[in-house]
Amino acid sequence: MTAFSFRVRATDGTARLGEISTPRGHIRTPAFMPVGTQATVKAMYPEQVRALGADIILGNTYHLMLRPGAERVARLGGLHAFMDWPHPILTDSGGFQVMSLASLRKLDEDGVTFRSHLDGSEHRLTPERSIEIQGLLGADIQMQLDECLKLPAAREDIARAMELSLRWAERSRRAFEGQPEGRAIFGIVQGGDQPDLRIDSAKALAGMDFHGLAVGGLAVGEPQEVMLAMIETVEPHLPATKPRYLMGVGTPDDILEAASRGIDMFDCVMPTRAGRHATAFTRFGKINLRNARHAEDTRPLDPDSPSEPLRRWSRAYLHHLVRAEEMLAGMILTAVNIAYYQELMAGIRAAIAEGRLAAFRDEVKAGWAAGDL
Ligand SMILES: CO[C@@H]1O[C@H](CNc2nc3cc4c(=O)[nH]c(N)nc4cc3[nH]2)[C@@H](O)[C@H]1O
Repeated sequence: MTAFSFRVRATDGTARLGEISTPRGHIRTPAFMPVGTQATVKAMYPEQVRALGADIILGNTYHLMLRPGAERVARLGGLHAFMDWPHPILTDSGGFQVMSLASLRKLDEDGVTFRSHLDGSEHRLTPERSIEIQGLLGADIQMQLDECLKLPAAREDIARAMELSLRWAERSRRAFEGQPEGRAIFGIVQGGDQPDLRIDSAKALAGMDFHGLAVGGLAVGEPQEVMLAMIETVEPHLPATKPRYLMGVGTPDDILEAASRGIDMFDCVMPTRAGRHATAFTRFGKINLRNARHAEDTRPLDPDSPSEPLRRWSRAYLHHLVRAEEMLAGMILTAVNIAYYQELMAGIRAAIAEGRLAAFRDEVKAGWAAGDL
């Protein structure tokens, strides 16, 4: 059975070109992980997600424990069989979603009690239960349970949440013991926008036996420059031999900037959510297909794209589907956006391999700035 491993193939400044090996396949890094919260990357067939370049997708403990239930997914053969995605899956631990979706939350040293946003039923998550759920789902990469605060927040609250998350890191790591060979667990660096607390968290986690480390507590409302400053602060304290995962990030610009600063893995609802709201991400920047200017534009979104969804249909047709509120609008634009994000990741990986990431970044930003032709 293949163990979990990560190797850096090339570097360009602090940026890394790498590869994660898991029993279910390899992950080329820097990687973008489409979000498949409820056992589906919304509006896409799994084989389409794969064909457009994704090596790994996300699932979510919070959503799947509420519906259909972790034990039920296990009885049905686990998440991979359930959704027919045989490649790697990373699951988030649920803490972030409890804080952003659930109601009536009671957080204590042992865990968090909350009411389901679906039916108000009461549930409890502890580090041990979160890891048990992720194991029942069969996730290849599992996340510790943590407490993620929105920003801005008071320093003493940030410090308290960061220290609780470190104690939960230890408990999550212990609970992970005994899961099948080849699965991985990542710790999550917290500390808000406080450089010293970020460094304390990173150093403590680096000393625990995690397979990778995530930078959490970002993409929670802070300006991009604060996010980038926190990445620069923690990067020197993250083990160079382990993958770094920036949770919830982000826009194409966020990803370019964060990959340049040493991040290896990304996830964000942006491409899928925007696709359902008439927005296409392209080399020319964002295009709102609801805009009447597209009504008779026979050009495809990008005739030079390596991905079929950007070449195949006219803007006029996409505009019509959007205006007619046809399901196919969201399906095509979701595929367009996943394709564009994967094209961007492939470009970043190639640029790092050639030692020209700074030039690539300038070229891509110039394309967005030039805007739609
Ligand atoms: C920018 O898009 C909005 O913001 C969210 C993405 N931002 C984000 N930051 C995160 C931080 C954490 C964390 O610290 N810990 C754990 N366990 N999971 C996390 C998940 C995160 N997702 C999307 O939901 C979307 O609403």
